[in-house]
Amino acid sequence: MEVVDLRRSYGEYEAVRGVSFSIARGELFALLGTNGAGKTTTLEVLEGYHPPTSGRVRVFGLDPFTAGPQVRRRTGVMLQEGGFFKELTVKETVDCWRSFTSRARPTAAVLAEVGLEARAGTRVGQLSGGERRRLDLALAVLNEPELLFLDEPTTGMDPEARRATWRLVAGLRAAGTTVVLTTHYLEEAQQLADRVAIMDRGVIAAAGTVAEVLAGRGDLITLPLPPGLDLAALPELLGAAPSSADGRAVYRVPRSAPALAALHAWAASRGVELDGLEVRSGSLEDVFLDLADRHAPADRHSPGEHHTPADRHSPTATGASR
Ligand SMILES: Nc1ncnc2c1ncn2[C@@H]1O[C@H](COP(=O)(O)OP(=O)(O)OP(=O)(O)O)[C@@H](O)[C@H]1O
Repeated sequence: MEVVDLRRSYGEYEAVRGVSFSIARGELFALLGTNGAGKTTTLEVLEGYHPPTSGRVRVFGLDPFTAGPQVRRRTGVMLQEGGFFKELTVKETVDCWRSFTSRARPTAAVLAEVGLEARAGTRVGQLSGGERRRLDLALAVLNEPELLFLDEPTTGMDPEARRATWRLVAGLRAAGTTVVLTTHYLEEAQQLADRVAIMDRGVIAAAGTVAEVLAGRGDLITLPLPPGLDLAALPELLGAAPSSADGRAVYRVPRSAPALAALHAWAASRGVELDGLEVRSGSLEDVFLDLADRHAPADRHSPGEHHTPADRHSPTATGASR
């Protein structure tokens, strides 16, 4: 898949403003971004639902808009919101889709794969949100696609179903399926993706492997201010002075081990207790928060807060791994 300087406008509003990337066969590529960044718009152009306003998009070497049927035959799509007939059962829904699909796999096998075999006789209208996402996934993988688009596939799933979906997606990828994923769960991208691109306001703000995107971000050490001490009394660690967030001192350091050794030596020499010390690696969450901060009033976020973009729009979201 190749995307060169893709632009897509809705009337006057340019939602995607010059995006370029390529995805190799068998790769799992995650498109991440803030709300309204242009991920779904980009995906819909790649899926052939809309032509680009300008720029070039090729999927299997074909233009997905003009060569829609040829591309779609080899593609599975899990949209953000699938349209189902609520009165049909789960099995009837899959059977119905099988009748439209060439090379469709058996219904029972697909339902087992997404963990819905026990719900085969349940009407779709009675499924939970997470179960409906699993049914969406079943339909997307029905034809053993070479290329699979997953738009926020695990939204609404409980942690166990989410992990089961990750195993399924990882298995498809291991079997050679190319996967394009959008997600608000940064842990999902960290777990699954070979490469990520982070979109912000219509452009790609950062891209590469997770390790490349995180390179140079260092580690975070936080601790409550020890009793009787203010921030100025704390030492620099590897040349980094602490900042303050919610009554905690926060250090961003290149490597945590020598910084911690220096901090413990300082504390021991002064008889200071370091209760509540926390250490974590840089994460995609930090990259997001930095992006959000670029557009936000200066005091809205401090490094000690740990809200993922998912937290901001979903009360059930889990944060990135620490
Ligand atoms: N059909 C449309 N008409 C007008 N504007 C639209 C349309 N679809 C999307 N937009 C706007 O384009 C921008 C990008 O939307 P898009 O859905 O691509 O973002 P997204 O990154 O998928 O967001 P989210 O994470 O919130 O789903 C948003 O500002 C949105 O309001």
